[in-house]
Amino acid sequence: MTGPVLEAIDISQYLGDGAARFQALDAVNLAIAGGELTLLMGPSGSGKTTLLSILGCMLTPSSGTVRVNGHPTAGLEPGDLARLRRDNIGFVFQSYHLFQTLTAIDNVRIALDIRGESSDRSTQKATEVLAIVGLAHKAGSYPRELSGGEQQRVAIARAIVGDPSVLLADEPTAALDAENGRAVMSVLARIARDSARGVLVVTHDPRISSFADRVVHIEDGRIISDSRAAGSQKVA
Ligand SMILES: Nc1ncnc2c1ncn2[C@@H]1O[C@H](COP(=O)(O)OP(=O)(O)OP(=O)(O)O)[C@@H](O)[C@H]1O
Repeated sequence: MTGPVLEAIDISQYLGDGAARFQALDAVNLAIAGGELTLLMGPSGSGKTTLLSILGCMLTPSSGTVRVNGHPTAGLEPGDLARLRRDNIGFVFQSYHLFQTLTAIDNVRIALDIRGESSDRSTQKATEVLAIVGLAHKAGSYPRELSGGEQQRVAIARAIVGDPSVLLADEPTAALDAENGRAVMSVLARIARDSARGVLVVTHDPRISSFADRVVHIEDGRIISDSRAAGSQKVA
């Protein structure tokens, strides 16, 4: 059995200075396994985004260790940290951050073009991941021609086209209606199960907990529960 794809070990985080100094995370331990969709839930201000930023190597913790595919991040030069992040971690945000002037396939391809992949290879891989998110037939559509849920699925395709071992999603369904939210969660759950990737989704949305293999609750910067979903929803 392989180890976790992403680990937070004894992470504490202080934000702000002086009288505004605030402990956002308090000795948090979380290991994300490949092949699973984990939900991170908790009230506003509980530390979810702070933890996601630390796991995504975008924020350096005040103390503790992050391991990406077993590699500790502490002490890495910025360039090495950026490479580790780029090669291992995909990001999905609440707003899709698509280029409005590019088609769906070009929005996906761009993630490979900037890594220097050949044009043919980029097109082939982008076509494959658009099929995974169920949008092969929309490859030539511009974002304005797509629903919010379809745009989010293009953003997911872009996040996985570089074949990361873990996908981090911050409130990916917050801007979507129930049906589109379910379609996005179904795609994320399938990506976790079919590809042995770890998927971590930060959400407020209790409607989507049925898609999870595991639900972690955080409050006041501490993990207060961590449970396996008994009957997580089957994905198409
Ligand atoms: N720069 C900062 N200085 C001081 N406190 C901060 C700073 N940034 C965030 N915080 C505080 O840290 C806490 C955790 O914030 P975080 O954004 O991680 O919470 P969250 O659970 O993601 O909230 P939400 O669900 O509202 O997005 C909050 O109480 C927030 O006010």
